[in-house]
Amino acid sequence: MSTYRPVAQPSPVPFLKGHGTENDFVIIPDPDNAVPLSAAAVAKLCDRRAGIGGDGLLHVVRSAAHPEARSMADRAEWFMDYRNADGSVAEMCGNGVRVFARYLRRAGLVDAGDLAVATRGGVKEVHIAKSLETDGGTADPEAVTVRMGRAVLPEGDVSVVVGERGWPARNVNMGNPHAVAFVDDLDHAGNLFTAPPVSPAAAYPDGVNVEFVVGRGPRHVAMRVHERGSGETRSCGTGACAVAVAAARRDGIDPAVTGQPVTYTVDLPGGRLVITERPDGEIEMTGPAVIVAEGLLDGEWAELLDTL
Ligand SMILES: N[C@@H](CCC[C@H](N)C(=O)O)C(=O)O
Repeated sequence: MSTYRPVAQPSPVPFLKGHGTENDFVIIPDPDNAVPLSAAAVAKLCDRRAGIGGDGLLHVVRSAAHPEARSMADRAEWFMDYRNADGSVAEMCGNGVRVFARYLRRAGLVDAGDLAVATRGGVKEVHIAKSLETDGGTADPEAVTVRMGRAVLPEGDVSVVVGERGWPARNVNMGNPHAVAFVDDLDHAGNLFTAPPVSPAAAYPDGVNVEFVVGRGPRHVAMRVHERGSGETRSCGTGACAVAVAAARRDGIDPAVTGQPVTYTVDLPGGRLVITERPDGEIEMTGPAVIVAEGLLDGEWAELLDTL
């Protein structure tokens, strides 16, 4: 008589999908850092046809459970282990950290109001708007604000090329690297299917996010972005901050000199972000952060993550 032995099935892995100004993310809640997420697994999950689809992935881990975040655990309980769509790791994601905070709130893991999130770019202070009633009747209930830290503007000329055209660009580091080029028309950036070459390459040893900007009015700009590791996206929070700082300097405004904060409105294909730079250099970004779906990766996928 044959003995039936059930084959152990891998447990389904929970996921969510969210976006901030249409910069969209797969979210994998994994407090104990137990889900194997190789670069290949992340790329498969972010694939828009064969996977869930996203510009990147937010791996939600307790800081104490992640070797890269343990040193921040006393200041921030949760670590945003951010990955680009191609599986590469990035220091920081401005829209991602706002969506990350929205997830924590929705899951009941934090209260609305202020919280700290650990990232590879350091601990970021985030403010989740409370309801319209409790936030003085003025807050957008979808809005999340993040203190992004200070921009670093490395010396040296850089330039960006698309087809026959080239532009001087501003090198701005927001924890991750950016090249900001002011153009006459956002269509001049072309289709952005591939990364626009930036030179000198030595200015960006780890690759670069490239922003194209046009003026829309006083302290108001519009931009497109090609993201390192993700391609053209409909929004980039760190990119919008880099653009706001580059635009302010181009307009002759430096809050460290004037002693006054300056606010820029940045329009992106996926929505609007509002960026304030303070006299101490601290940059604050506000915009919507939304969770749109949640589900389970089925058993085969869960098994696949182990093998990739
Ligand atoms: N979309 C993000 C930036 C994500 C990281 C970037 N692609 C990089 O590699 O630096 C944002 O909202 O900031």
